[in-house]
Amino acid sequence: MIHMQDVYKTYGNGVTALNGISTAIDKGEFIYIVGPSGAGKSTFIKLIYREVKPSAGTVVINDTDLSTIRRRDIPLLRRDIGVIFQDFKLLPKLTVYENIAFALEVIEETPRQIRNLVMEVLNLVGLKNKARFLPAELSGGEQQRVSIARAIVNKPKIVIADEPTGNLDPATSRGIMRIFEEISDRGTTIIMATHNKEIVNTVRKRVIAIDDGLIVRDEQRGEYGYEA
Ligand SMILES: Nc1ncnc2c1ncn2[C@@H]1O[C@H](COP(=O)(O)OP(=O)(O)OP(=O)(O)O)[C@@H](O)[C@H]1O
Repeated sequence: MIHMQDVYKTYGNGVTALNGISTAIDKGEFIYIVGPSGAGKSTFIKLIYREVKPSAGTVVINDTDLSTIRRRDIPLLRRDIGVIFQDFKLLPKLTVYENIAFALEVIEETPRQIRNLVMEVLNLVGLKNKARFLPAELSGGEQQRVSIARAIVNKPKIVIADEPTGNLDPATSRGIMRIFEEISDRGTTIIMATHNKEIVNTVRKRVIAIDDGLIVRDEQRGEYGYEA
């Protein structure tokens, strides 16, 4: 479902973030991307939803070649990809419900479908009773659960998370991981960049380690392998 072949990324300032990466990720896999700060993890993640364009090489997502994708086709690609960030990126003036519904309204669902889908994901992340709250009225863990709900409400085939537990304490992080596991159990492909050694070493999954722009390790049920 995701293929990268000899992918390089050099940013405008001359920094080379990825130095020839090849990998394949199948439908339904759950993958951690680990590595030191500045190794290229976020760049790897951003290639998948075409936030950055490769300087060379090919990135193919669900049979779409991102090197040649037309600009107007990028929104279509992104409908199949839910993205979750460390800092949640919720809209502060919208309620929990509205933050999630907003993601659906752009694809023109009916009001009844919107209500059903939003309540379904709020139920999954355990926040049905906070639908009318504003983001600022929630804890960090709750805000992250809203951002997960928003990312999955369109039932994307791929969920990408860049350091989703980076701002959360260990107990809250474990709760967030249980939600990711539920999403994974439904067959969704999950790719998560993380510095969370405890989680990688306890909730065992495939680990792709990136160092200095290269894949230096790729193991099923792998370990974190760095000092956190
Ligand atoms: N937009 C950008 N413009 C220029 N250089 C960038 C840009 N984004 C990242 N870089 C550089 O590319 C390299 C890889 O960055 P990247 O964010 O992919 O690393 P990372 O592994 O995600 O790091 P961290 O764990 O600290 O988030 C770094 O040297 C960084 O400074």
